[in-house]
Amino acid sequence: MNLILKYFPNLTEDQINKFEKLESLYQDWNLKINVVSRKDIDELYIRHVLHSLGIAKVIEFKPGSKLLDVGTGGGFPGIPLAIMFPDCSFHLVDSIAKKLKVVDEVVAGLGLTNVKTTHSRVENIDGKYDFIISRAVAAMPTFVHWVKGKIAKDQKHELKNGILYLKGGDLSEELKDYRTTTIYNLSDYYSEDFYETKKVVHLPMKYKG
Ligand SMILES: C[S@@+](CC[C@H](N)C(=O)[O-])C[C@H]1O[C@@H](n2cnc3c(N)ncnc32)[C@H](O)[C@@H]1O
Repeated sequence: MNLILKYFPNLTEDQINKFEKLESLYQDWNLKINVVSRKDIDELYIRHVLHSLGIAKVIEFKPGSKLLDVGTGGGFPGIPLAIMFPDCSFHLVDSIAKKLKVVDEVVAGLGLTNVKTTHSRVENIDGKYDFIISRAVAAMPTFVHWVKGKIAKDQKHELKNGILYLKGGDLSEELKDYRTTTIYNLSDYYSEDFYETKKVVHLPMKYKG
């Protein structure tokens, strides 16, 4: 928890309580339904919570923003970001039902009222969102194809609406067709070795009515 406060020192008491409670909720649920590997559960804050919050380092979502977390798995990056931005609404989607069972239990355990979950492939989700957030789900061309019709008209973020994707490694080949992309190195924000190669890819996308 100190790790979260090191990088986000202005959390409210409610946010601190929720981030603290996360660990025991995941530890308990992970014994019943394995959604996070053993090593990762021991390093939950570094590998999952802080990583998810990397998106909060590069953009501040305005109150009222709608976000879609595609392939949320055990709830990343959606749950940490829902704690960080309590005035935004988060829709967490995954094609595997048992993972969402854990997400639902964690959401209930934390009393998060700004999160809903849907068991579905994202291709079958309707609706418009200010941002699509995601980590480790598909190669960028496939991902863009899935979500390009789901971006809302930008009224709050000065044309930044679009995709925020957490990825590692060399992305030059995969992103060569997306000229408007900005890549943020998380090593510029976090000093832990884990973040040496980790990045946030921001791909603004135009609203399609
Ligand atoms: C490697 S896991 C990543 C989970 C989580 N985002 C994380 O970083 O911990 C990929 C997840 O994407 C989900 N997924 C893959 N394709 C999907 C699709 N078309 N629609 C919804 N979920 C999908 C899988 O079920 C899986 O839970």
